[in-house]
Amino acid sequence: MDKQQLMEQAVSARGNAYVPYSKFPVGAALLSKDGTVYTGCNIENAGYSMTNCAERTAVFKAVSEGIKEFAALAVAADTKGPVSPCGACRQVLAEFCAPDMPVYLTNLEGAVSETTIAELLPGAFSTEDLDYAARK
Ligand SMILES: O=c1ccn([C@H]2C[C@H](O)[C@@H](CO)O2)c(=O)[nH]1
Ligand SMILES: [Zn+2]
Repeated sequence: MDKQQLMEQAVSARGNAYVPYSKFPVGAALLSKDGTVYTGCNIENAGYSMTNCAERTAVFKAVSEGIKEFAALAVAADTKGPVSPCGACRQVLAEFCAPDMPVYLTNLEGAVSETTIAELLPGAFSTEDLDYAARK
C-alpha cells in the first residue's frame, strides 16, 4: 500500500459521502500498522452540528474494531489546492496517530501536500502531559 494507492482509496471513499447540505464530499483512507485500510467519508445531518468528517469516520471505524496503531492517512476532496482537515479532526488524529505520521492531503486534480500529524496540530493537547497516576 503506497501513498498513491492510499490517496486513490480516499478518492474512492469520497463517493460514499452523505452530503445533502454542503454537497461537498470528502474521503479519507487511514492505513493501520498491520496493513489494513480504514476508509471514511463525511456524513452530514439535518442538525448540522452532528456532521462527522471523513477523517474522524475513518479513525472511529478503526478504533471501534480495536485498531489504534496507524501508519499513514490520505484525505481527498474537490478543493482548489490540497484539502485541509478541520480543527476537530486534527485533535482526534493527534489522539491516535504519532506526531511524525505522514498525512497526504490531496484534491481531484492530483495536487498533493505531504505533511504530518504534528504539522497539522502543533502543540497538541495530550493526556501524556497529565500525570493521572498522581491524581486521586
Ligand atoms: O477535511 C475535511 C473538511 C471538511 N469536511 C466536511 C465537513 C462537512 O460535511 C463538509 C463541509 O465542511 O466537508 C470533511 O469531512 N473533512
Ligand atoms: Zn474534520
